[in-house]
Parts: sequence; C-alpha cells; structure tokens
Amino acid sequence: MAAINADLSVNGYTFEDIQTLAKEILKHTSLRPKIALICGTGLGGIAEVVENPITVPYESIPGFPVSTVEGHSGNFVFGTLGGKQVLLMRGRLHYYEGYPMWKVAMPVRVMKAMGIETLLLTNAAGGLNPKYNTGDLMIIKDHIDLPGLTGECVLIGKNDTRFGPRFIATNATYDHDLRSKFKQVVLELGYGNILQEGVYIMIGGPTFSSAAEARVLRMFGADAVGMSTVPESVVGRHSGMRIFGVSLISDMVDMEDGSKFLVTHEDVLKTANERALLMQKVFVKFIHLID
Ligand SMILES: O=P(O)(O)O[C@@H]1C[C@H](O)[C@@H](CO)O1
Ligand code: HPA
Repeated sequence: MAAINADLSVNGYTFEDIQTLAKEILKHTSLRPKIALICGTGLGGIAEVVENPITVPYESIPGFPVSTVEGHSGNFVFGTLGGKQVLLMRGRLHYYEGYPMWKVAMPVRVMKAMGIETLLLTNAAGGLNPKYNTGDLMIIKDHIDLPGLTGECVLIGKNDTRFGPRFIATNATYDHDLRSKFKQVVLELGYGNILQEGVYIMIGGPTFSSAAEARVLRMFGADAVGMSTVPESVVGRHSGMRIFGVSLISDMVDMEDGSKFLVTHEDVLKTANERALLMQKVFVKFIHLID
C-alpha cells in the first residue's frame, strides 16, 4: 500500500524534492545564472532577445506543473541578456489555476537551488491610481498580500529552515538599488512619461474586480491590482534573494457603477503585446546594470 501522508500542514515539496528538480533542469545547460526573470502575462517576448537560448519545457521536467493560462508558454530559457547569464521563466503558475500557494511559488525555491540570487518579477496589472494610464510601467515599491492577510500566506505550513526562517520581515522587500537602476534605464530610453512607482495588491482571481472591490483596494492604498507576484516575492525574500518587480498597467480598473467597460484577458494581452518591444529594450539595459 502507498504511504499515506495525513499531515496536511506539510507543504508539497520537500527540500530534497526541490534539489532534485533543480538538478534535473540544470542537466540541460552548463550556464549557471545568478539572475532570474519571471515573465508576466504576455511578457514572455523578452525571451526573444536572449542570446544563445537553451529552452527547457516544463513537460520535460519530471514532476513540474504546467501553466494553463494563455500568454504563459511554459518553459525555462537559459542564455545571455545584457551581457549577463540569465534564467527566464515563461509561464508562471497562478493560484486561480487551482494550484495551492506553495506550488505557485515552488519555482522560486527551485531557482534558489539553481544558484539564483536576484529575482526580477514582471506582471500585467490593472491600474487603480487615477493618475495612471494603460501602458504605464509601475515599479513595485511595496505590496499588499491580500490572500496572505486573509490566511493564504505562501509560507503557511511547516517551515523547513533550510529554505529560510519561520518568521520573516516583508517590509523593504523591493530592492532600492534595483529600483533606481530600472528608473535610470527607462528615463534614458525616453519613457519617463509612462514610469510610475507604486503599491501592488494581489487578489486571488480569476475574476477581475467589481467596481466596489476596486474602490476598496484603492482605499487600502494600492496603485495596481493583479493575480500573481506576491507569493514569488515572499518566497524569494524568505530564501534571501534580492527582489525587483514591475507591473505593466494593462488596463485601468473601472471604479464607477454602471460603466460599460468590461475588461478581458484579451485586453491584457493586447497591452502586453504593444509594450513587448519596449520591455525587451528596458530589460537588456537593466540587466546589464545589475551586479
Ligand atoms: O501573470 P500575471 O500576473 O502577469 O497575469 C495577469 C493576472 C492574470 O493572470 C491575467 C489576467 O489577464 O494577467
Ligand atoms: N485586475 C486584476 N488583475 C489583473 C488586471 C486587473 O484589472 N489586469 C491584469 N491583471
């Protein structure tokens, strides 16, 4: 009879499982990048400017989950960007796909096991700040972990201290130096007019916010709302990584009752597509500046 694990407080992947996954992925390449980038919805195009890319599809990694969302292709890409070795994750896992939080953020632990020290997070998010516009880039200066605040923190469960300590501070998660380098790059490219810096709030999704919910999120102090990123940044921080995050404002969230504008995933993909070239340019220059 198969062993029964009735201890539901145990997270699904042990430290040994994570090491095994990391070794399995690293079999495909001799590169050992220290910088990783998780591509948000429709933002996987950054991988197209990776030099000498080595692609590792998730299906080829035994035990690795797949992303089921359009705009997330489902592979790791190793190569060089801006003169640095990088690892790109094209196809993140989302909570609303049915994955528990610990599974959503598991790839970050695998990245740590592969030697990643700096984690760059991108996402598509809805603008809540009325000064923002569709197509803006918002550097994440802080986040609100709404699922975490309501009992779905990614670190819930037994803690294996080989991953990190039981309790962690999550203030100052987003690295100041990386934020100012990113700002410098966007300004140098002449896109200061679309650059914002603000607070990202994660909701579970997959529903986009109702107008009343959006007003609450804004009252909480959020500038943009999305369905990812926070579990990844929390797990990255837990493991001692340096974290940077940027949101592409893919749509402006409707906060007025009776509005006829109904946002769709296609709207999100369309904005991401329109910003694809700029994102490539920005990340090549940005990664070049990262030490
Ligand atoms: O992976 P991200 O956070 O970029 O994806 C956003 C949130 C939802 O997954 C999707 C909604 O269109 O885009
Ligand atoms: N709300 C939540 N998540 C999102 C949105 C939004 O408007 N746009 C892209 N991801």
